[in-house]
Amino acid sequence: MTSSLNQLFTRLLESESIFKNKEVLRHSYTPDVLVHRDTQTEELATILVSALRGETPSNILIYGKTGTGKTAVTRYVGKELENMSERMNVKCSVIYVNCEVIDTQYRLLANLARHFGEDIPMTGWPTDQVFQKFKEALDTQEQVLIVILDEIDKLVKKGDDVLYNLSRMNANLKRAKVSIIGVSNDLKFTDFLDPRVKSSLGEEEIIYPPYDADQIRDILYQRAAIAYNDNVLDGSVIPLCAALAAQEHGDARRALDLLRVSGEIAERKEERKVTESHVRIAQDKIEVDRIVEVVRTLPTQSKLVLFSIVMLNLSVQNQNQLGQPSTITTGEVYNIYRKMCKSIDMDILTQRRVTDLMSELDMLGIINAMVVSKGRYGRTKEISLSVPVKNTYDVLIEDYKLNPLQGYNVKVGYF
Ligand SMILES: Nc1ncnc2c1ncn2[C@@H]1O[C@H](COP(=O)(O)OP(=O)(O)OP(=O)(O)O)[C@@H](O)[C@H]1O
Repeated sequence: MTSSLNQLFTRLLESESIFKNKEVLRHSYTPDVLVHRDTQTEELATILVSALRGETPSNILIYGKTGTGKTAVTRYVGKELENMSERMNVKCSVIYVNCEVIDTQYRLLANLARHFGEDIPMTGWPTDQVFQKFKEALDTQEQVLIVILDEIDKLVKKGDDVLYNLSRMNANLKRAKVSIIGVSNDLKFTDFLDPRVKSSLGEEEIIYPPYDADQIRDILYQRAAIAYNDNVLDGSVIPLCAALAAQEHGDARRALDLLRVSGEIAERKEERKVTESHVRIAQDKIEVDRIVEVVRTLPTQSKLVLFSIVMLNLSVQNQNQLGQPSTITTGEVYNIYRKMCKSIDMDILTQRRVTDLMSELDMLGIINAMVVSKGRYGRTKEISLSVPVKNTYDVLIEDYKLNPLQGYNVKVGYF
């Protein structure tokens, strides 16, 4: 066994990789050249240049759909600003914080304070005290601090006190100056902010438009040249990845994922060239992975509603095969849902609430609910699954609360 495994490793290692440097296709990589983002780069640089004069740059909010280059541009400009400030001997630091990871006021302030050498415990201090420490440490010398809060909406969900304090901080600083760049793909997140925080944070606003297929193609060509060995990509691969990603609101991240996963699939099949068919397989795989992740993180009640739809779907498939065409309605979903709740001892929600949960599943793209008229019987919704039934079933049944429902018979309502 061991020797055959050794042979396999040796063979895999010896077969020439199609990748030159796969890491540059990962999300964490920031390219040195950002194509088709000159306007946004210059706009940001024009606002931040004040820092090099020792003045406070305006606070900025940057919006745009996912994968439109917000993070890449902001980090790139931040890095160049720091480099320039070093050359000019002006004290300026840029701190990047991903608020999906650092998602509480305490952790954010502790993170900032630590950057200036303060030793703050992971938890335990009053938040005010952490803020005070950060303020003191920052104000020991003349300097400009720019804090990039990426995915700032995640932080706001837990209250906006910290943003309020940060955005007013300059009034209490003697030597240092602070400015904030908030980055978000949620255009509406400021609706939940205190109006004072909202106006202070949004002194400047920059909107990132989605990329079109040609622009994504350029991004991919540039990245592929460093990621792949020469001549391993079939001519149609990049245009196809770009076209598919452009359909998804011009998401460059999705395009890069497609390019990487296509290569991984080709490599796994021990093929020397990446072709259109690998891209198609990659597209399905990424979609299934996305759905699996969304389904896995649903609340239990939503999972149960979805499970009812999955089971009805399987039953309908059988009926259709027997030549008895059938559809799924909200009423049927609720019936099965109730029976399932009883059999696993879960609270039964009202039909209204279950209908709301179905609307949420519809919004997530997991199901499709279409209103149909039933003549004098009024209107109902016909439900269909927008995701592969087998994968969805497998993820749902992994949940220990739903696991006892394995083998449930929809038709008769018991096992
Ligand atoms: N103009 C560009 N040139 C080269 N690479 C780019 C460009 N725009 C985006 N990318 C790449 O696409 C990926 C996604 O970009 P980025 O993370 O900046 O998007 P985003 O708008 O911040 O998305 P999200 O809102 O989901 O965080 C990154 O790998 C980034 O390097």
